[in-house]
Amino acid sequence: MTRIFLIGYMGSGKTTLGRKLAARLNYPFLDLDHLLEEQAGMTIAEYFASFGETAFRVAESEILKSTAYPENAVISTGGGLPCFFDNMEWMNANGITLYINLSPKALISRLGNNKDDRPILRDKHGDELLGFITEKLEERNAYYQKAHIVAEGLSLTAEKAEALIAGKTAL
Ligand SMILES: Nc1ncnc2c1ncn2[C@@H]1O[C@H](COP(=O)(O)OP(=O)(O)OP(=O)(O)O)[C@@H](O)[C@H]1O
Ligand SMILES: O=C(O)C1=C[C@@H](O)[C@@H](O)[C@H](O)C1
Ligand SMILES: [Mg+2]
Repeated sequence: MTRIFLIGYMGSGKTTLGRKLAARLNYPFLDLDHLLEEQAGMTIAEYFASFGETAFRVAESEILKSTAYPENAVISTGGGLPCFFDNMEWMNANGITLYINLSPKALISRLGNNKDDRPILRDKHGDELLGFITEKLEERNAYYQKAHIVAEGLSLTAEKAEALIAGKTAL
């Protein structure tokens, strides 16, 4: 049984890498943000607007722990999920965790003009955005760095991720 949890800040490429890695390993792909949207019947931005962040954190933790995962799976997680409750410990106990590590500037470049569906970043621009991500990343690194694998995000490919994971387990 191999369940691979991809973690990292918004824009680090969890969904993009997750799809490619799942295709490469021939494993099903799950994205916990998408599962939450399906179950709630609304987008994450709408969820934040209707119920607030505190309710969102409870809901995403419940989805993490109650999903019936296939035996083998690649699972992309919400950017903040590892940093609330015991979610990081739960993922480490129930699978292999891989942190996609990128600098704030690289994250901003990847987010580009697509940050409108990320409610936490939506209203921030320029230096304010850079300062916010830098500060949050410092806080969140305390959790992200608990991952089984910390991967350098800029050069990370599905092939490299597969090799890193194979080094930790017999796939
Ligand atoms: N290896 C890469 N090289 C360059 N751009 C990338 C790479 N991986 C992802 N991107 C781009 O970065 C952006 C963010 O990627 P993605 O949506 O996969 O991130 P995410 O970690 O799932 O974000 P979120 O936490 O908000 O769901 C997308 O525009 C994607 O096309
Ligand atoms: O980093 C975060 O706090 C978030 C990341 C996204 O994946 C979503 O889970 C949501 O927009 C919150
Ligand atoms: Mg994503």
